[in-house]
Parts: sequence; C-alpha cells; structure tokens
Amino acid sequence: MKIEVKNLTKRYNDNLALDNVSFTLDGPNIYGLLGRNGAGKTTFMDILSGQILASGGSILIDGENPFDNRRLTESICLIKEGQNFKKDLSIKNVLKIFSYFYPKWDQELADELIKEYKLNPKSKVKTLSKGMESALGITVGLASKAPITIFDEPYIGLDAPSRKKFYEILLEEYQSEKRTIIFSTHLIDEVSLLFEEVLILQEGKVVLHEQSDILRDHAMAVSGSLEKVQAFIADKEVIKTKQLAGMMTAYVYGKPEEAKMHGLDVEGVPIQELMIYLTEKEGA
Ligand SMILES: Nc1ncnc2c1ncn2[C@@H]1O[C@H](COP(=O)(O)OP(=O)(O)OP(=O)(O)O)[C@@H](O)[C@H]1O
Repeated sequence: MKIEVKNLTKRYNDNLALDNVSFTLDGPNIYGLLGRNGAGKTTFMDILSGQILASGGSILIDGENPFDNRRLTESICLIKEGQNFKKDLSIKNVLKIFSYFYPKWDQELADELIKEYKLNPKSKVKTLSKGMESALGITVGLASKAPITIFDEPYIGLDAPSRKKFYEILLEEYQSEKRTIIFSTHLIDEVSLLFEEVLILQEGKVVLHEQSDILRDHAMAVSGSLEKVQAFIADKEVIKTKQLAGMMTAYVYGKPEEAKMHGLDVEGVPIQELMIYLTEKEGA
C-alpha cells in the first residue's frame, strides 16, 4: 500500500510534535523509523493508524484518509510498547478477537509463536510479565498479516534470544509475503540490517529518508589531515565534522573509492551512528 504524507503537522498545545512533514512510502518494504526521544515517531504512527487526527496536512493510504476508516483500519496493525490488550482477557481470547478483526489473520503462525514464546493460552494478560506481554504483541503483529504492520518499540522486557527470534520470523514472514512493515526502535544496531529504507525524525521534521543500501555504501567517515579532508568534502553533503590536532574526521555521503584516492582513511557509518550525528544539536 502506498502511504503519502503531505505537509503533516501535529500540535499539542504549544508543542509541535510533527512539523510540516512530507514523504512517500512506496509500497511493501521494511522501514526503520528512527529518532531521539520526543522526535515525533509515535505521533506519526498514531496518525497513520487512524488513532488520532493531524492538526494539518494529510496522510493518504492508497488515496484514502485512515482516520475512522474501517476498510483501512483492518489493513493496519499497530503494536505499541505496552498496553495493547485488555488486562482481563486470556491470551486465547486476545488472539480470537484479533483473528476476527484482521481478514488475513494467520492462526497457524499465531500458534507457532505462542509455543515459541512459551505463552499459556489460558493466562490472562494481567498475569503476564512485561516480556511475555511484548511476546503477545509481536505474535499479534506478525499473525495479523496486515498489509501495514507497525511496531512501535514492541519489545520492552523481551530478552535478547526472544528478540532475535522475532527478527528471524519477521524476516521469514516478510520474504514469504511482502507487506509494509514500519519499525520504530532505539535498539538500532540490533535491527538495522532488516531495514530496507530508513527515516530519521528530529524535532518533528524528517532529517533523513534513504534506502539502507545507499546508506551502507555511501555514508562514510573520512579521516586525514585537515587540508586533505577539507579539500575532499568541499563539494560533498557533510553530516558532521570533528577536528583534533590538525586532523579531521568528516561524516559525508560519497564514494569510498574516491576518498581512498585522496589518501584518506575511510570507514562505513552504521545507521545508529548516523542517527546520532544527524540528530545532535549544532556544536555538540
Ligand atoms: N498526548 C500528548 N499530549 C501532549 N504532548 C504530547 C502528546 N503526545 C506526544 N506529545 C509530545 O509530542 C512530541 C513527540 O512525541 P512522540 O511520542 O511522538 O515522540 P517519539 O519520537 O515517539 O518519542 P520516544 O522515542 O520517546 O517514544 C513530544 O514532545 C511529546 O512530549
């Protein structure tokens, strides 16, 4: 499904959570939605899933507004950090309710995940540990098979092996049937290999929207003498520079071979680091 975001703005009193944001997500892909605390990620996901209204601008999903739109909401599954389910329901009933709601619900996958995460179908949500509740969220998100599945920090309390299992199954599911998956997380290093496209928000604005392959191949840290680095970056898009004792490191987009030809040291910049540099305040 195509998601078109145009001049999207969300205000909470004086607080501008989204500031005139425009971009397009062009169909099935795994998108990493990244940014510091308070950048506007959850606000965006809430508007996208039709849960809250924007203050201005629009989001169109295949040309339609998601707010209060039943046809669209059954195509969108949003799993949040917690509080996804009513506390008095049993796991079995949670799954039953979601299976009625999502037309493409995959009960076999839900059963497999429940087993994998050792969840007892009879247990009530209120008796689950944080990690177990997250595992239930992941189960619902994956089994929904919703054409737009959104995970907003879905794994609070989930241990590393369980997260790894989640990434594996997510990728398997995605490969067997492509869908739009939007993933917001602060554990960027751990998941960045899954992302096909990355969006970084900073104070309600998009500071980066790029394909991961391009970032992996072209975002680089070049180091060398001040003069050499300055000469090299003169015509480049510079993310950040650091100087120490006549030496300079610059984070730029460019061709690693070209930097090497200039006699500079070149290293790739992991997405997590890129996010940090792009969202650091000036002079930090
Ligand atoms: N219901 C609300 N009422 C008032 N302000 C809000 C509300 N929800 C969000 N905000 C504000 O909007 C801004 C963006 O918040 P949002 O939750 O979208 O950020 P985020 O990127 O998801 O952050 P985090 O990574 O911490 O979850 C913040 O300044 C936040 O304080």
